[in-house]
Amino acid sequence: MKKGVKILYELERMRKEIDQYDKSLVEIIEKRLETVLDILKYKQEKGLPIQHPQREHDVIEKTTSYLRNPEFSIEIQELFKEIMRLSRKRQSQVLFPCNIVLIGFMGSGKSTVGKLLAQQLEMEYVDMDHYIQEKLGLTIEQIFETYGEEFFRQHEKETAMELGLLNNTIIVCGGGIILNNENIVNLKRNGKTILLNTEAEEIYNRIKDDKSRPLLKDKMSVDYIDKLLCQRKSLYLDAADIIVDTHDKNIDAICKEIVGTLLRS
Ligand SMILES: Nc1ncnc2c1ncn2[C@@H]1O[C@H](COP(=O)(O)OP(=O)(O)OP(=O)(O)O)[C@@H](O)[C@H]1O
Ligand SMILES: O=C(O)C1=C[C@@H](O)[C@@H](O)[C@H](O)C1
Ligand SMILES: [Mg+2]
Repeated sequence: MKKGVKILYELERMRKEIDQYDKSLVEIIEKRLETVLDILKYKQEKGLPIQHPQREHDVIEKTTSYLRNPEFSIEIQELFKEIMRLSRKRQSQVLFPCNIVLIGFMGSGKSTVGKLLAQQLEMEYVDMDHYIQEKLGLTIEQIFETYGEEFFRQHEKETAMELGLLNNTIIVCGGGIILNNENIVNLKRNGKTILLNTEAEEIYNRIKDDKSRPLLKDKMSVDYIDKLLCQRKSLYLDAADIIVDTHDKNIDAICKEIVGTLLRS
């Protein structure tokens, strides 16, 4: 046999070997995903917590210890992190097929909570203010300054209509989303609204040094925040499917409360 033909033959043989391993991997991963969904169903029936960060840590340790050649530890760790990320994503698609819509006053923590929730649940994430900023190529401050509040509210309304059509997404709203009930109707079509409830003093302490909110520009004080909050309070409460009090709670505790309440609802 010529040398070139022999090399091709060897390569073909090794590729066939890889194809066999891939086939076995797919069979095993399919079984693993099916079992993940069985566990999810079981946990739901028994009311057990869905997330178990320690378990993920244990799986990485255990799977790495099965290696005969420790040289591949990094690859196994990364592979299992990805497998577990995809399992979490699949679980959240089953648990939260609709959207989780965060509402609340400026500084109530919608963006911060939304990002962590999206990461924990492996859900898509859209921040309405950022979406509008990107679409118009301007900051919220520039939009208010150049075109006025009405123009911003019109874009907010169109965005609520558009994002309301999504699935399995964390939607973080602007603080004024409740000013037009049509926005809430559109967002609730395929979503549960979660109100992050916060008092004026706490809001002030969180955002007093941030100059990016046009409605609070040159008016940053506990009294002014309280006044605006009182004007909007009933709109927030009416729009909320679930209310989470954020007082003295850290972001992780707020995320846990949201997930727990949604699962029981
Ligand atoms: N539960 C909390 N405890 C302590 N700090 C918090 C909490 N939630 C948010 N913060 C802090 O408050 C600030 C404002 O939070 P964030 O930007 O998430 O609010 P927001 O609701 O998205 O506001 P906006 O409507 O203006 O976009 C951030 O610095 C954030 O780290
Ligand atoms: O509460 C509001 O009316 C606003 C809140 C922000 O998220 C931005 O949407 C904008 O600054 C207006
Ligand atoms: Mg925000």
